Amino acid sequence: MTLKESALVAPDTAPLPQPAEEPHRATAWPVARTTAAEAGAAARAGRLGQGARGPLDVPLDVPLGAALGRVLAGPLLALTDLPSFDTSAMDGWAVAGAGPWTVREEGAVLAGHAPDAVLADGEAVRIATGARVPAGTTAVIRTEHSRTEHSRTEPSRTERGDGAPGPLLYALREVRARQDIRPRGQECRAGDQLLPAGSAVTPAVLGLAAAAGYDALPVLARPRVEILVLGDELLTAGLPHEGLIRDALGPMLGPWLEALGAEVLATRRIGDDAEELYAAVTGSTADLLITTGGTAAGPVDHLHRVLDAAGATLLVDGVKVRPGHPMLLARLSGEDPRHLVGLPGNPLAAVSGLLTLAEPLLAALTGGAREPHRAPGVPVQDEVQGHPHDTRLVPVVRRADGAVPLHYNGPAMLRGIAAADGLAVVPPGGARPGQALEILGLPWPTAAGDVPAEGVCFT
Ligand SMILES: Nc1nc2c(c(=O)[nH]1)N[C@H]1C(S)=C(S)[C@@H](COP(=O)(O)OP(=O)(O)OC[C@H]3O[C@@H](n4cnc5c(N)ncnc54)[C@H](O)[C@@H]3O)O[C@H]1N2
Ligand code: MOO
Repeated sequence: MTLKESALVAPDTAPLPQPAEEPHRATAWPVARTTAAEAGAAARAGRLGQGARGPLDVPLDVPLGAALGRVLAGPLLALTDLPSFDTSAMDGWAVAGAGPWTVREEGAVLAGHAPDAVLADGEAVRIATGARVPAGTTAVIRTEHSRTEHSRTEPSRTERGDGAPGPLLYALREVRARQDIRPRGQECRAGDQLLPAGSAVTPAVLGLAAAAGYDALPVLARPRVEILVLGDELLTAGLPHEGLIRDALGPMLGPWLEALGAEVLATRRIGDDAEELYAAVTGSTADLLITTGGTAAGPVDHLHRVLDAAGATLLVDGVKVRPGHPMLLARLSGEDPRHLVGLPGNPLAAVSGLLTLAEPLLAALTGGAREPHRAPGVPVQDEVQGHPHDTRLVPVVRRADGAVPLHYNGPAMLRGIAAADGLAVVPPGGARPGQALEILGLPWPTAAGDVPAEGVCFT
């Protein structure tokens, strides 16, 4: 069915129906976040409650090289003892019993080799860090704590096969039993839990998993997201000209959503064409559709009418937050629980919508595996002007003595957020210097640098 054929649009009516006339019922900012989280939790429960395990609950085995940033579907259990054999912790000598020791003439025991030699009491053999210690070894002596000497005083102990006296090894320090030997299983035994389910796969986790014997890791499926970038005025390359501007959201949203744990199926550009938007919304199978632009009341802002025609239910229709107040959240019709977050077209307003609605929804869809990044109670260094009735989200940089609000925080500007490491949640009425504010973190590390200019910019 096309948009025009849908029951909500009269056939042969050229202009699309206008939005309802009733006053805008914007949701308070904290309530909007809770609603988004509840929608994600309900979608997850609905999926999992259908008897068959839903796709988000089925662990996937992903090769180590592709697992970075994913979330472990189950506990990481060691597949082997670590170390898996008694290992020399130092370059030096494996010795048996009390010294001085007769040096065995066969070559050094190297890492990666399995020594056949069994050390008899009073014998020593050269050994490398990481090598498996020969059976009979009672200690390892570091090279720098040892001395070898050709002695004729003890021919019976040092005589080699050719009758020539062999070297004797002396320790320069007291030798403790088992010193510098990493015993098998020191770090873990096979079957030990190394990390709990739900842990994020970091570079260190990849290293641990490899050491513990894994080639692939069982990870959670990611919520599948499709991004629809609306607007005839958008260029994908080159400089702005003749009223056309660069699409700033297409390049930004995919990586941002991936950093929040989503699998981005596609970023599609759609003109200001309600039919095309309707087909994209009703034809998508993504768990979450993100649209940009078209949320307000302009002549080509079709999103509300398209959602209405598609039988969607608006859960949030406008939020008392600046920037970004026209953002919306809808539950799409159909058997599978799917949602749409409508981000406003102004770029910082879109970021506001992403953190207000998409982040909590995605966090809940993954069963809390990725909680939104938040820091409560960070003092703000300067006064921050507030909106009289709405919450403000203001880009800040964190410094040892508090959060510094950044200039270039207007709804159409990305200059502030690109230099920021969080967004301060400024209550209606504003904040005094030193007042503790919640900071919404960004899902990447930030570089320290000069604090860009501060200031206020509402429009
Ligand atoms: N009469 C009213 N007009 C507007 C209202 C309102 O309440 N009443 N709200 C304003 C606010 S606040 C916002 S935010 C925007 C929201 O607009 P839309 O979501 O409908 O978005 P567009 O009109 O399509 O675009 C707005 C603005 O953003 C630019 N844009 C859009 N997409 C991109 C992109 N991918 N990359 C860069 N820039 C983009 C677009 O060119 C416009 O300049 O509405 C206000 N108006
Ligand atoms: O919400 Mo809009 O972002 O203020 O311009």
